Amino acid sequence: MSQYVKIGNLNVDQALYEFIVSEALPESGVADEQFWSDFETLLDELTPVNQSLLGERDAIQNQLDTWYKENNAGYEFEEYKGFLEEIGYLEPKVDDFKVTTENVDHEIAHQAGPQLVVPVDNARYALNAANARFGSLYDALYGTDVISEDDGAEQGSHYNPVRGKKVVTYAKEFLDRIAPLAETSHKDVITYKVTGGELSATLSDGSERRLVDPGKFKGYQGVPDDPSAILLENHGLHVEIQLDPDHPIGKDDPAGVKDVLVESATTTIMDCEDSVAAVDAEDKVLVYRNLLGLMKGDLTTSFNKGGKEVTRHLQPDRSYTTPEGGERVLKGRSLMFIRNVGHLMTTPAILDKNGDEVPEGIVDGVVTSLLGKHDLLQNGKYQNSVEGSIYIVKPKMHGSKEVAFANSLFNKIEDMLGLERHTIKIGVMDEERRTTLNLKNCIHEVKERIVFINTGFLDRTGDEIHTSMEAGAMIRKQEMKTSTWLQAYEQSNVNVGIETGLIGKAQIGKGMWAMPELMYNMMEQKGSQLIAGANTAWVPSPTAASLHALHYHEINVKAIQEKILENITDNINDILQVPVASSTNWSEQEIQQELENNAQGILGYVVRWVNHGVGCSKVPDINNIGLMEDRATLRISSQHMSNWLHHGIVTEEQVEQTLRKMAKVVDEQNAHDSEYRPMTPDYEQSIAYQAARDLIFEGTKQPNGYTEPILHQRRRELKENVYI
Ligand SMILES: CC(=O)SCCNC(=O)CCNC(=O)[C@H](O)C(C)(C)COP(=O)(O)OP(=O)(O)OC[C@H]1O[C@@H](n2cnc3c(N)ncnc32)[C@H](O)[C@@H]1OP(=O)(O)O
Ligand SMILES: O=CC(=O)O
Ligand SMILES: [Mg+2]
Repeated sequence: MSQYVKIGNLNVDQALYEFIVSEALPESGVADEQFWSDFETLLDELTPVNQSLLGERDAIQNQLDTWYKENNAGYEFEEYKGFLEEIGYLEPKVDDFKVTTENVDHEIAHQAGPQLVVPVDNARYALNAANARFGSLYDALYGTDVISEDDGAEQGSHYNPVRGKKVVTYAKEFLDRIAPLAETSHKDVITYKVTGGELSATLSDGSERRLVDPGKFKGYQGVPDDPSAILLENHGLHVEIQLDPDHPIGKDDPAGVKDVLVESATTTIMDCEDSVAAVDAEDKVLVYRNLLGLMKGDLTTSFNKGGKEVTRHLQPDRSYTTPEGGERVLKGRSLMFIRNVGHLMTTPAILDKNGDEVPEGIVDGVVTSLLGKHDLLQNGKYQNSVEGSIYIVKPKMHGSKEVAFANSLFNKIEDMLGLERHTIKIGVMDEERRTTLNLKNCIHEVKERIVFINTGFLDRTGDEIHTSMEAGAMIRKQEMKTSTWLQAYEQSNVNVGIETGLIGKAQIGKGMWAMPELMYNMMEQKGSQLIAGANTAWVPSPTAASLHALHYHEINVKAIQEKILENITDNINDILQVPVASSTNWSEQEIQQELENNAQGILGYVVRWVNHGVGCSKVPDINNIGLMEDRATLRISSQHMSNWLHHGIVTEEQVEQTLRKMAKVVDEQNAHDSEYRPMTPDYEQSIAYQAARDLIFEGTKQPNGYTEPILHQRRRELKENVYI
């Protein structure tokens, strides 16, 4: 049971109270008493506004449901659009404007590169993510399917030189494309050295070659005649050729190359939202404590890996001698954003004067900004933002009023913490239909602090299904990716971002590669997000970041964005194409396959969420491909099943039978885990199974189709051990 400390009219959970008072407030320049009294005032002022915005969401959804029911015999598109305008779903567009955000770090404003996301409650992963600024290209290639296992190149359990050779060839051919040498290949070099401030490569016949563009050579480590590292730069991203002829890999390389390091996750999102399971003060404190450690640079964690005890901490900066003989220092860590939760949920970590839980998004805003202040004050070992900004990503906002609300929250937090106006920057997730349609207005509300927009297409797909639940049975999940609305939404996001002046000030980001094991496919497909105009896109792991980084070398994002600026179009009518299936005559087999795939994903994710408090998992789909599942992917699967149930494509009995069948499969998949609590055969007693069931059977009633109310309720139930 939680113990609360009464401060003013607030009741603050003891765990959170102690964390704030003993760890977060000291050295922050904010006095305890002032903090709590300002916090109470802020909650008094903003809680009712937050509640009324949620009320508007429900009212709008009710109006949509009614309209679809009344018009399901058929309607004219213009009628539909008129209705959306009438209810304020489509907002009157603001006049043209440009964003004016200042003090934005280079990584966001100018450096196109991968964006890594990580659940911040996991210190081991979070540190790994912060350190993923540079990654080994050799490791990323060797350990993934980018390099095929054909012709004796299997991964196996020991180093395979055949595979190693393929890796080296791939990496050197990459170097030939991004930093070519005149009339030769990096494969033919036997010595790299620095001569007269230039990179000089010697071939086996003794001849010497220079870079086609000598300006790409930016520095070295070691001595000019025998460097241990060569630093190159292309499209604003760095690559380091590491040289060591005594190293197990370097000794077999003609030039002694032991690895090629690539600048990988230029930015990382430390996630407090969809990839974490934080349902009470105890969980929130874990999240906040890790963040504080990242901001102060003193977070460490020890674990056993491959039989060895490893202690992980933040990486230092990297230092090089410049071609002119000076020093060049590169940041060794990714620039960190913090993703807060959205406006929906409340938390029992603080109770207000009426004894009610307070909005979790407000608590996240206040506490994570307080933690970020330690970075601004340079209280720690490293600096996250050299420009003096705190970067918060705000998810799941619906329309411009909700963005305006986030803006006033940030204003008040700045006042409360003694921060200059617009110190707290905002990344706006474009992942709800009302935000997509009114994105220009949304950006306008935060035009002085915006640093990114990002197409969170996973949440966005869930919202698409839920919003038009009453319109009819939706197309199959896989077909959503190529549907008209989704393509138009992706394009519109870029257009609006460019039109409102984000180039040079903010990121235009695209969504997650949710298949962490399919790296070959990622290399084939993820470049398209840059060709579409994004200057960053999400990856699920440091390995994926190192591989996706190659796309930024091969594609000139800046040139693409400038070209798009010349031809901005409005495609709102396409965004409004509801993905209702034109025909529902799917075969029995197709229907069952769709159900089983969704059910397996739901159960595989939910069982770990509810039973173990794990917010992001790799769950095999029915083809045994491990998929990244988080609350947003769960939203899609559960809403899709609810939609088909609602429209009679499947029966309740069929859903129940499928869930039971797939629960057995999921139990078997987890059988190796001694901590795992099976869902079968006692379905009624399994809280996790019941959570999965609720998500589908109660899906049409969930606010905007969100999964967190049921997940939180069921996880808390498990924690309280109401059932065995
Ligand atoms: C719709 C949205 O909101 S998307 C945003 C939310 N999603 C995310 O944040 C995805 C984050 N990714 C993850 O959590 C994980 O990659 C998962 C759950 C998908 C897969 O995790 P696992 O099955 O443990 O991965 P796997 O076993 O292949 O790799 C583990 C190793 O990779 C590292 N790793 C994996 N993902 C990450 C990550 N995102 N950041 C840092 N390190 C990571 C781990 O630290 C570990 O390395 P270590 O042993 O040296 O510590
Ligand atoms: O947050 C990302 C998404 O796709 O949803
Ligand atoms: Mg999302």
